[in-house]
Amino acid sequence: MSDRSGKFAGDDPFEIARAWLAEAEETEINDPNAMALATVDQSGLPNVRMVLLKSIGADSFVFYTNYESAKGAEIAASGKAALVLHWKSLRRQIRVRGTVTREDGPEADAYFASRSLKSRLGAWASKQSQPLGSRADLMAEVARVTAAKGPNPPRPAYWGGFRIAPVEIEFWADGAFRLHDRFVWRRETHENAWEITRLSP
Ligand SMILES: Cc1cc2nc3c(=O)[nH]c(=O)nc-3n(C[C@H](O)[C@H](O)[C@H](O)COP(=O)(O)O)c2cc1C
Ligand code: PXP
Repeated sequence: MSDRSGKFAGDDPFEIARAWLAEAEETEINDPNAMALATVDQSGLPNVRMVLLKSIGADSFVFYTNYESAKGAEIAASGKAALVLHWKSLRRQIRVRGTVTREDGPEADAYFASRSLKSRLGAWASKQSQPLGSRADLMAEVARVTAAKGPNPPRPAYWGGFRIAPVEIEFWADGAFRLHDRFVWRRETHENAWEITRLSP
């Protein structure tokens, strides 16, 4: 018997995540879709940085980045990642762990095309995570690609989405005196049904 209700109601964790994000969009001062993305490098050393969650699909969480960045190399090597969304205004968090595939088809093209021209040119100009001599070098590269790419630059092959397909999703909501509510959805593989468990705070 589960005593889940209210903000935890429903059996589809992606629907709950979408509902919580929609609430956060009303209450956060900026970037309600900001999430910390964790990966591990080849030696097993964890790495973490913020990225923006751009969609919650039927079975996945999608963000966009440079495939040749540190995170891109770490995901390519491990095929795995974790993320956490935290909303101070709601006092809630969502944690996700899973396997990662590239989203580099029409959805990525459409997302890239939706970005401002300057952001698209920035993606062309920046060798993300590589050493950079100076800000002036970066701006010179922006000027070069602006002249070279014209008003409608295509999506670079090295820039696109990553789709995290969870095997674990935990919803956490603040409770009085640290007696928080936690529910985790777990499945051994993506083919298995979810098992839902309440966890101690
Ligand atoms: C709020 C916030 C959102 C960010 N969103 C993204 C993003 O969606 N994609 C991205 O590539 N970098 C994003 N960044 C920059 C990353 O945190 C990071 O500096 C960059 O991706 C390089 O990370 P890496 O060297 O680990 O690959 C964001 C930074 C902040 C603070
Ligand atoms: C380098 C970089 N790429 C991509 C993004 C994703 O956001 P957007 O597509 O909205 O620019 C960000 C957000 O800060 C970013 O810093």
